[in-house]
Amino acid sequence: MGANIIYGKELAAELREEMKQEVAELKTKNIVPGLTVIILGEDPASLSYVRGKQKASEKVGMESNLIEMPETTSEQELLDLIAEQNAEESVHGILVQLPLPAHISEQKVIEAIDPAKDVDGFHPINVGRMMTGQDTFYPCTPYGILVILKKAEIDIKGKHVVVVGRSNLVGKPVGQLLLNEHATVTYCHSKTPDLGYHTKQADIVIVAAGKAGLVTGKHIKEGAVVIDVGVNRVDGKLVGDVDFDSVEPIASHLTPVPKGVGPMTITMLLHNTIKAAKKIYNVI
Ligand SMILES: Nc1nc2c(c(=O)[nH]1)N[C@@H](CN(C=O)c1ccc(C(=O)N[C@@H](CCC(=O)O)C(=O)O)cc1)CN2
Repeated sequence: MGANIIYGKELAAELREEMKQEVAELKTKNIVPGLTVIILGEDPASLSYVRGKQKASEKVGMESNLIEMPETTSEQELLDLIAEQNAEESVHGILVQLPLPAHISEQKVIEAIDPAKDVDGFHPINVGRMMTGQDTFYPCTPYGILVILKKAEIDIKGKHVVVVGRSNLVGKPVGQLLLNEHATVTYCHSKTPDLGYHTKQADIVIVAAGKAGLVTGKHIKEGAVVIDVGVNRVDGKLVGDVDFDSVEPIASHLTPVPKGVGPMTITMLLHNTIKAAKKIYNVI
């Protein structure tokens, strides 16, 4: 029969409509959620993501401030800019687009952001809160995956989730969020021998490895849910880490690339920014 294709893009549009209403209500209380996005350099994909973030935040009625800096910006200049934004009252969320140029320590930059404004959920305080099951800012892509699974009414509790990939941005936090939902979580990565041995046992497979077509039909159990987080350009075409054509007849649910998980990343950033503003004004 073939998999149910889950379009995160449609869910993202629905959620953004709801956020528009929420921002309008906050405005009646003189609260305007404000987001600062900082980017260094001119990588075309990163520029397109940050412009997408700015456009999406303005569309829901938030204040948005995009700061574009040269690739040669020093670490200290960036840390000073973050300190200014930490102190700026109208700014409730701060995000530094990753990856950063090699001469800058990403960890130092992440730790410079006020945890109360860390709408990416990357600060160790927020990561620690997530790990201990507390309410906090969750990283946007993993959070988007959790929302996709919940909206599609996919059971998580007691299910075996195999995460392929162990990045701080996606792999590690998505496993943690699903563990918090009582899943049994296995992590696989580039040094895992026999990837298929593990993925074949999974009820839910989340692939965030950055390798086009890594997971194929032969890696998947009949009826499994497959979430593709890959964003790879092959011959100018955007493709995921999952070989769609061979997985689609086997999986029960499958997210496509594009229009699957990707659009939820920016949507959850908007959610986190609204949450940050509400927390600062104590309206949560
Ligand atoms: N500070 C951060 N940096 C990065 C993050 C992040 O969450 N915070 N994530 C990624 C990139 N990213 C957002 O920044 C992102 C990636 C993909 C999409 C998306 O909507 N993808 C579309 C396709 C877009 C295209 O055509 O290229 C899709 O999958 O349909 C949004 C945001 C790294 N850096």
